[in-house]
Amino acid sequence: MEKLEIYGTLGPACANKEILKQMFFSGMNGIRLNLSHVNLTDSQEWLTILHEAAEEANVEPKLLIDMKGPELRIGKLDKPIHLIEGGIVCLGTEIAVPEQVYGHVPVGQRILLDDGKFLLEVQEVKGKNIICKVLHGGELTSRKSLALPQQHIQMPVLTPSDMENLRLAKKYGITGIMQPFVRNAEDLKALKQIVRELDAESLEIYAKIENMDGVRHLTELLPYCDHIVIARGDLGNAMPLYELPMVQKHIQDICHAYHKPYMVVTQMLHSMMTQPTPTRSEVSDIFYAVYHGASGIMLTGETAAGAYPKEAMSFFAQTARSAQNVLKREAANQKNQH
Ligand SMILES: Nc1ncnc2c1ncn2[C@@H]1O[C@H](COP(=O)(O)OP(=O)(O)O)[C@@H](O)[C@H]1O
Ligand SMILES: C=C(OP(=O)(O)O)C(=O)O
Repeated sequence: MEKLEIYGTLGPACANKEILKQMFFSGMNGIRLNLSHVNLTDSQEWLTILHEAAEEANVEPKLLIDMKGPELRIGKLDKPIHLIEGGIVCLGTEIAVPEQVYGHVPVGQRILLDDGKFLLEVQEVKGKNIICKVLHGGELTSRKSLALPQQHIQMPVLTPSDMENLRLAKKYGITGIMQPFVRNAEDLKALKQIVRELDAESLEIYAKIENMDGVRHLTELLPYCDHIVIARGDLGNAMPLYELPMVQKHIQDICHAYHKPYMVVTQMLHSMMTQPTPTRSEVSDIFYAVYHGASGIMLTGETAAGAYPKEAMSFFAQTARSAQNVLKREAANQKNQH
């Protein structure tokens, strides 16, 4: 059995040597840094703590950088904005949005923020003002994802800051790249070309499947990456949510058929953002991801910004181990029968 990769996401909630050490002791053997929120140079202190914690826990972790890539996000907010259901919010002025959004926001267009947690509907566009009605509200914080269902926006594979981060990757001990919104083989060929030019070819490539283009072109893009990531946060925005498990299964089936390692990620212990114990359905999700053959699993907000990063990692790794034990038992039984 291949070694299971168990990742946490580095963020303010766990950027502490003792917490990270506990997470490594629990079974974490990889960490992801989301460069949509920081650059490598800003993260120097966190990475030093991370390397020290890993050494003290005697773990040699994989260290992945998640690029900005072609992902759309709102800008930095000075303070959280409370979006009131039925109220009006102006994108482009109150909340900064990427320039590419203009031209893709007809009246009636739905806009999903923060992996679909918030839902807006465009009422009118006046110059730079995209006036929206809030359908699902709540407390919105900086740099959350923005999705425009049914709209196709051409974006470059990497941003200038991604290139700068890639240039520094080796110096910071990075082992792999998570490339967001991979749409087809061309995206990965372009990424590989840039990686070659920046002398960063030793980095493993994790292709995040986050929209239906990526799902449709999966078999053709497999040869150009080392791992597939079923990035359910954004992927869930691309379909009615009840179809997400079916699409996850479809991706898994293709990865199994082509012997491509794949990771299952996002909201695996979402309730532990605020609670010290998970729900029954969350532990089942983790168990079956591992039992069905995932090569890796990853916590995102739970360790980056949640209230219980240590406890979340402990539940995560223990549940994964219980699935691995069943797999070992089944393999041993099968061997005995032959
Ligand atoms: N390096 C970081 N610095 C500050 N905040 C971070 C960092 N990484 C993650 N976060 C916070 O944790 C949240 C969840 O992390 P993640 O799942 O990686 O982000 P997102 O859902 O925005 O893609 C982020 O939205 C952000 O508020
Ligand atoms: C992990 C994911 O990516 P991000 O954190 O960039 O939304 C996801 O969409 O599932």
